[in-house]
Amino acid sequence: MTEQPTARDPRSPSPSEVGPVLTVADLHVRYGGSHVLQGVSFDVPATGVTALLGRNGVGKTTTLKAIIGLAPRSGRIVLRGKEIQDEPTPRIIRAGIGYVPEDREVFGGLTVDENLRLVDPDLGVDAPIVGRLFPDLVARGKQRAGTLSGGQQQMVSLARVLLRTTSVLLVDEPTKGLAPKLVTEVADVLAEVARTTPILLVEQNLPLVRRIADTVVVLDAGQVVHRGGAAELVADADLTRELLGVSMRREGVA
Ligand SMILES: Nc1ncnc2c1ncn2[C@@H]1O[C@H](COP(=O)(O)OP(=O)(O)OP(=O)(O)O)[C@@H](O)[C@H]1O
Repeated sequence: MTEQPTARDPRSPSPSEVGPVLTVADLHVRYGGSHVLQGVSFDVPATGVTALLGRNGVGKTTTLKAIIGLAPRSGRIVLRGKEIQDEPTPRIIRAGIGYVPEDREVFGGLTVDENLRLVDPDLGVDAPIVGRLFPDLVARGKQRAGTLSGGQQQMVSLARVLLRTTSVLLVDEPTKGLAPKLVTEVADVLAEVARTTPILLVEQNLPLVRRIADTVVVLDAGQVVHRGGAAELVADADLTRELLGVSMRREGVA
């Protein structure tokens, strides 16, 4: 007898009943005399995209770096119920946090395939997830990564992280400096990735946030000043101006 698709098993928890994949509690970062994060606390839900927003220089990148141990910090960081704040960065990454930094950090002298084989020596561009999400990279497997466009390098950086099994992805301004068409492509990939892996996304492009983010966390003056739904925030021009100093940007995603 073939199994019919059924409604959700009533014994299994709904997404809203599942705890957060990541909890940041009372996070402080000091650079010399500058107290950049002053007790930042928020949860990243186990599904979808959480956008981390705030004005320039408010500490968004620092928050991501602090989570993976690349900024000097105190506070509690809990990944799937396990405290990780005392672990060194390689262990935090092995524990399941993927990090895509703002500057992409591809190896320009290596081919696309070689960049991916640094993580998956057996498959590189032949890995199924690369074929599914990044068909253009498969076609460009032999091209040196340094000759790719910014958007294509972003794809290499994302693909490299996705070759590892991750519980949550931290992605820092993936569309910065990209042409609108490439912004749309990167947004499509992130939306697809978020179907299976929760993402904490630093992003300044509000149309993109509205399109792919479910929840938002807004930083100001070293603290979280707003948490809520992404659509609600972006729809509220007064609130976005008050919190971010801007309302909806012109350069958008289709
Ligand atoms: N390594 C460092 N040493 C000293 N100060 C730093 C260092 N890294 C960041 N800062 C400072 O910490 C503050 C927060 O920087 P951060 O890059 O986290 O902000 P951001 O919100 O990501 O900014 P943007 O939106 O402009 O990218 C800034 O004032 C920055 O100058």
